Amino acid sequence: MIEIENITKRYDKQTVVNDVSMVVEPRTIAAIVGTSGSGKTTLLRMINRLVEPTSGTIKLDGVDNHSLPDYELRRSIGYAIQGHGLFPHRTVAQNIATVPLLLGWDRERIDERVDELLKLFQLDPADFGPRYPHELSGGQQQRVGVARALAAKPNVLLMDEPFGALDPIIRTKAQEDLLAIQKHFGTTIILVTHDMEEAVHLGHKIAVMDGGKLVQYARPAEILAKPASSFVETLVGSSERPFRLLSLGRVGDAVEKGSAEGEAIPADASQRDALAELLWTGKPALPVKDTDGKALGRVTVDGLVKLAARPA
Ligand SMILES: Nc1ncnc2c1ncn2[C@@H]1O[C@H](COP(=O)(O)OP(=O)(O)OP(=O)(O)O)[C@@H](O)[C@H]1O
Repeated sequence: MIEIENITKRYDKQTVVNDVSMVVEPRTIAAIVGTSGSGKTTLLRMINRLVEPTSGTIKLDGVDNHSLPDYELRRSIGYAIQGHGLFPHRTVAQNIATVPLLLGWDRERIDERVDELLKLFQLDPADFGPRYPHELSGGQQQRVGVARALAAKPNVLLMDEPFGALDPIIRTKAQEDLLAIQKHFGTTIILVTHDMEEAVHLGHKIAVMDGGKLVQYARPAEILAKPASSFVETLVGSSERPFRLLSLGRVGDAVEKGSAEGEAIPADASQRDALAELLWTGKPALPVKDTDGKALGRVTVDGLVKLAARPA
């Protein structure tokens, strides 16, 4: 759990983070969004003390982050940034092993961990472990950056625009990887992003920053349905709202009784994807199947349109 209490950062007369309080529950992802210069990175960096606050406290699992030396704190918190920051003269395996080595893990445990993480990120350890960062694609470097941040099994992972430089297809893949890994390890994650789509997709909660202030902190559905101010409404993008709402729901929750012709949609697909498929095929309904291929019923355009409307 991360508890941020009345945290403020001032540079001379400029207040860049202004009395922010928020709690990130264990094993959840909080996405921080906001305009450029709104204080997102500064807030994130006060958690691992790359930036010292002017006032306020931050507790990690109940412990004040000033109760131990900053280098020790940083070894216990994963940190992944845009551009991944890999050491160019160290191999992929050596990069991932950085923090476990500092923590004094034995060789065997480190090798096991490196292999485990590379496999988890779908990089063959024998092939990729000995390579240098410049021998990888941007997307692969990105995955190694996140693997390195996770190497010492941190309870907390801070991510600053980690997928910013990736093309849309690789970005989607990296997001799915992150969700899978977050479930697997139960890591608590704070993710800074410019991309509202990404925030809605990944965040259990979304924190909206404006001019150093936290203007709303709520679940994605609530941010979409009840933006706290016109600023949040603009950020959410009013023309995108119904589609973003649908992207939060699964087809399994929109199943209706009855049958339909055509290729079945999996129950775990998003409602947004189902609507896209319905519109594209020009059909009013399509069958829905579960992961075992069992027929569950159908999903209809009319049903989805109702779900995309502003919640009461
Ligand atoms: N070391 C510093 N000294 C003085 N001002 C700083 C310093 N670091 C950040 N700032 C200022 O603090 C404000 C917030 O910066 P920050 O990087 O936290 O914003 P951000 O929301 O992450 O922006 P972006 O989305 O553009 O990365 C900016 O106006 C920035 O110029």
